[in-house]
Amino acid sequence: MAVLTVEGLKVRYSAKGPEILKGIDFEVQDDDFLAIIGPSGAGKSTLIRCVNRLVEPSDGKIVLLGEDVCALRPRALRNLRRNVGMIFQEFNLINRMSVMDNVLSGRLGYTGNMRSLFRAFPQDDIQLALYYLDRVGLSDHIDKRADELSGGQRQRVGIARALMQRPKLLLLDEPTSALDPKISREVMALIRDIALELKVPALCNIHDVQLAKEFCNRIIGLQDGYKKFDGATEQLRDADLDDIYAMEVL
Ligand SMILES: Nc1ncnc2c1ncn2[C@@H]1O[C@H](COP(=O)(O)OP(=O)(O)OP(=O)(O)O)[C@@H](O)[C@H]1O
Repeated sequence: MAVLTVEGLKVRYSAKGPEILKGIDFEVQDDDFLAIIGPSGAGKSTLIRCVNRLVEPSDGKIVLLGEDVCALRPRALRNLRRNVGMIFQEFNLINRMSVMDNVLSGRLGYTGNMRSLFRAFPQDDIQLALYYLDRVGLSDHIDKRADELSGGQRQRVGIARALMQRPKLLLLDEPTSALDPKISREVMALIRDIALELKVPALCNIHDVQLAKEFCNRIIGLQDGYKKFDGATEQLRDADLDDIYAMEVL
């Protein structure tokens, strides 16, 4: 079943600026771990950010969990965003706060005065945070400040925080590009395994083709705002990659 359907998606960041996405169609099924690959500037991050309207589309239709995303009014959009867990390249943690508090902040969605609320989390949320901290391998670090952790550990906090939303879709925006190759692999394996356990589909912007092929079941290739490939990972041939990356200037 499709969790997300995107049709004819176009984006311009300003009225007179260039068209960044030029009519993209695709679906995310409920068991997909779908990679978006393509050269720098192809529009991968823009595409991910349109799904929950962090970037406003200029044309096209996005249906997420049965809702027409572009038609939603602010309150309904906030509610929908709570169903979408995001994991970012730079982790987006609050450095001065503890690991536990960073994870609990996942319950707050996108608004709210975190400091004043920290002591008011229901016991269920605290139990859930402890569970996910254990699941991502950080049980021994819950009281540390976020900035005392390594990059890989920080991304594990980011994963646990996203899971606290009990998401129905995960959006991953270059989740490993700040990490070394070995840790990148561990983090991708962790995200894939948890997504499978929780039966949450994921849409992942990733420039490392090798990682995409290793961990994702489907791949979309973008080039200069156009979709060049959309298929099962095992269907991706070297010729497709040559096509997707044909315009990359090294
Ligand atoms: N906020 C913005 N305002 C104006 N232009 C933007 C903005 N964000 C991105 N762009 C432009 O949109 C194009 C696509 O950027 P985007 O970050 O989506 O590509 P990408 O494929 O994710 O690239 P990379 O792999 O380098 O992160 C680029 O030309 C970029 O300069």
